Amino acid sequence: YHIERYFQRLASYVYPYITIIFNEYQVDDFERSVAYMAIERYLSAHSSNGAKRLKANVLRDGKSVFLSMDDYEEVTDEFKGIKIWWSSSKSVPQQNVLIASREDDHEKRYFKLTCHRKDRDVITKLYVHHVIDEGKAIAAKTRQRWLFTNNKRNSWSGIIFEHPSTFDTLAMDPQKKKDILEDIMTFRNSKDYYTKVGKSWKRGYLLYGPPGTGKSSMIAAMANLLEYDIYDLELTSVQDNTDLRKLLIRTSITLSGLLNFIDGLWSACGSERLIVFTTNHIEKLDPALIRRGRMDMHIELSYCCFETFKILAKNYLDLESHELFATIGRLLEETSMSPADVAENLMSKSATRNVESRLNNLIKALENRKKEVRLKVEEETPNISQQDGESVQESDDDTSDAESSDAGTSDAESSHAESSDSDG
Ligand SMILES: Nc1ncnc2c1ncn2[C@@H]1O[C@H](COP(=O)(O)OP(=O)(O)OP(=O)(O)O)[C@@H](O)[C@H]1O
Repeated sequence: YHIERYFQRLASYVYPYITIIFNEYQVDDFERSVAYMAIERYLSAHSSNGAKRLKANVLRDGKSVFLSMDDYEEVTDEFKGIKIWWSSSKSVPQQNVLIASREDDHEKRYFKLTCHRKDRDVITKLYVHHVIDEGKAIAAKTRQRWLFTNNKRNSWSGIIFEHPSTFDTLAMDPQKKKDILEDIMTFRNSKDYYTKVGKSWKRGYLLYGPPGTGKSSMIAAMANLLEYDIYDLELTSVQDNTDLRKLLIRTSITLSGLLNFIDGLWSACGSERLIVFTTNHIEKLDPALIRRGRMDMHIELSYCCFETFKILAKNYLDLESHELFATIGRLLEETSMSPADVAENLMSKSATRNVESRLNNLIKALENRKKEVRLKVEEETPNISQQDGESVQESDDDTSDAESSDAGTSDAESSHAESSDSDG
């Protein structure tokens, strides 16, 4: 025993290093090891540039590539002042083995970490976790994301999700936006807290507001921020769900059927999920459906106000101020227009139109909208029309030089309303 200890001590004196092997495949596992893939990404981002021979890994979408070190390359890393050596190797199958086991019949790649024996604790307790967490985060950032929708056969079909909406491009009250962002970031960083209090790591938002106010854009912005996939479940098309089908045949979806369904949705989710419900008609929803616990935050997206307009002007015209802003601000207070329709009016239909003509386009659309609403009210209440005849005339004069440019807007609005005026 003493002699053995003596040789061990001598060996560690001569070679004071330890090595840790991370295999690409665990024994009996057909999936690549999560740790191996994370290390590959980590080294690719941090140290692989130092390698002489690199390997190109083309991602599933075929558009992006990341470089990792080739077999038998070696790179170094540093953590809290400690030096770490990484090498990539593979063990080649033995040709003379006649009956090979699964583990022996193909090349096995692995990463080898080498560090000084005295740093063992820091490396095993901190560094390895740091590498794997960071590698996973890098992979999540570059992975292709998906938008799934439920189809008639009650299964999911997916397309690649690429939506440009972000919280920067989202036009809404800045304070409200800040509150939502804070809530999402708190949720994102609260995994340990949710585990500690024994709650599942999920959060529910209810987005409500008229068509074209940015509900879908906000969901896309959330998914982009959190790097999530989206599962878009149209409740009106879940007839294939056995429970719901029964309810649907008898009546429309009953409240209790919907509640069961939503609760089922919550409990079916494993971890880290945001569930977002959208509706154009919050007033038609039963309070039980939207009580806290099912939906943690209620977010109203409303017609375009001046603050919202300023964000759209920045997005679409790259404009922070203009003398016509004051007129637009006043008109937005006097009439309602969705951000979708404001955006539509700001977008140039011909590339030659300058900023001023686009702003004027919007002003005319807003004036026409105001006039339409006024005429509608007057039609419904003839007395007001008689009393107010003079001022109506005035208003007509005001807009008499308006081009017919609002026609497109009205069409856009009515088609938008027709196509999307349904509860999500
Ligand atoms: N708040 C907003 N900020 C930025 N863009 C917006 C906003 N609202 C609408 N838009 C623009 O209008 C388009 C339509 O809006 P969006 O689909 O997000 O509205 P919605 O509220 O989901 O409508 P619906 O109730 O009809 O589903 C978006 O693609 C975007 O270009």
